[in-house]
Amino acid sequence: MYKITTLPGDGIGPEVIAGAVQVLNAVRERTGIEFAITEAPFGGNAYDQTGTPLPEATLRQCLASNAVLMGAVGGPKWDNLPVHLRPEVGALLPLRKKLAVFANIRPSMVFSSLVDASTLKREVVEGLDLVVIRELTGGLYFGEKRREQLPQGGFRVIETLEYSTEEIERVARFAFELARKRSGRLTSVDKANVLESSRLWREVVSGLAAEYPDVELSHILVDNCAMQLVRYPKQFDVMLTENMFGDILSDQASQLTGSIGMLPSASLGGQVGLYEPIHGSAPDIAGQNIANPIATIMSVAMMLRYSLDSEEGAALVERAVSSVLGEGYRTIDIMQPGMTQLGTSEMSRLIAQRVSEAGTTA
Ligand SMILES: NC(=O)c1ccc[n+]([C@@H]2O[C@H](COP(=O)([O-])OP(=O)(O)OC[C@H]3O[C@@H](n4cnc5c(N)ncnc54)[C@H](O)[C@@H]3O)[C@@H](O)[C@H]2O)c1
Ligand SMILES: CC(C)[C@H](C(=O)O)[C@@H](O)C(=O)O
Ligand SMILES: [Mg+2]
Repeated sequence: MYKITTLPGDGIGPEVIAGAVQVLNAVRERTGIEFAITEAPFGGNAYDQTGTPLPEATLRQCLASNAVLMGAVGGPKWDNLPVHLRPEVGALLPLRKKLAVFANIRPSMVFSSLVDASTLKREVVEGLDLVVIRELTGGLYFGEKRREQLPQGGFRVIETLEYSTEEIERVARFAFELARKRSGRLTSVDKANVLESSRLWREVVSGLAAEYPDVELSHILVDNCAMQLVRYPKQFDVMLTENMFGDILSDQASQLTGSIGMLPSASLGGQVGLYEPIHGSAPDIAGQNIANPIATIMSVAMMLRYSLDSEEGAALVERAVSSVLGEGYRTIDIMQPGMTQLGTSEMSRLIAQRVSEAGTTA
C-alpha cells in the first residue's frame, strides 16, 4: 500500500489538488493500485493555523510517504512576514532540501490539439517535446545570505551561490541518463563566461561525457538559451541547468505549450518523490474555479510512473488529458474559438471520467 501525502497549500493550490485527487481515485478504481492519501497543512494556511508554514508533523508525514503531491504556496497575505516564515522560503525550500530531491524534471510538451493555443506560431511549437532538468537543492536559493545596515544609510546584501562537484555530478548523471533514453541530445545551460560556479558546472558536465559516448553534449550560455527557446525551441531535447536558471527557463518553456497551467514536475533523487505543477498559487485567479488543473494532473501521471511504479496508471492519465483536449474542452487560459470552456472542477471531473471509461468503449 503506497502512502501519498497531499499538500494543497494556498491560492489555487487546493482547487488543483482536489482535481488531481479525483483523477488519482479514478486510476485506483481502474488499475487496482493500492494507496492511501493523507492531506497535511503546508504554506501560508499552515502558518495561519499553527504559526509555522512547515509544521513538524507535516514534514514527518512527508518523510514517511512514498510520494508527496503539492499544489502551490504563497500569496500577498504572507509576503511581508519575516523571510523564514514566508511559505516559499520557510516551507517549500526546506521541504525540497529535507526530501533531498536534487533533480527536478520539468517536461514541456505541446499537445497536438493545443498547437494554436500558444502565443508562438504553430510551426515554432508543433511537435515540441523537451525536458528541463533543474538542480533543485543548491545554488543561490540555499547559499548563505545576509543583510547589513551601512553607516551612511541604506543596506548591503550578500547572497551566495555555491555548488560542489558532487552536487553537479549527481544531477548531471540524471540528465545524461534521461538523454540516453530519449534523443541522445543533452544541452547544459550555464553562464560560464562570467560565473565561477558555471565554470565548475561546465567542467564537471564535460568530464562525464566520456562515460556517455552515445549522448551528444552541448553547452549554451543562459542568455542565448532564453532567446533560442522562443526562436527555435525544437533544437532542444534534454536541458540541464542550475536551480535559478531552471526556475526561469521552465516558466518560459511552459508558455510554448499554451499555458503555465500545463506544466507538471517531478522532483527526484531522495527516498520520497515530490510532485508539483511548476506554477504558483496564482492569487489573481484563486477561488474562481478557473485555474487549469492539467499541470497538477500531469504531475499525478509522473507520480504514478516514478514513485508508484504504475506505467499503466501514468499512461491512463496522459491519454485521458489528451483525449479531453482533443474533444475540444479547455480551461480559460488555453481557450480557443469554437472550443468548450470548463472550470477547474469540471475539467478535472471530465479527465477522471475519461480515466474510468478507458478501454471500456470501442
Ligand atoms: N511552487 C510554488 O508553490 C510556487 C511557484 C511559483 C510561485 N509561487 C508563489 O505564488 C504566488 C504568485 O506568483 P506569480 O504570480 O509570480 O506566479 P504564478 O505561477 O502563481 O502565476 C503567474 C500567472 O500565471 C497564471 N497561472 C498560474 N497557474 C495557472 C493555472 N493553473 N491556470 C491558469 N493560469 C495560471 C496566474 O493567474 C498568473 O497570471 C507568489 O506568492 C509566489 O511566490 C509558488
Ligand atoms: C516558489 C518558489 C520558491 C519556486 C522556485 O523558485 O523554485 C517556484 O517558483 C517554482 O518554480 O517551483
Ligand atoms: Mg518558478
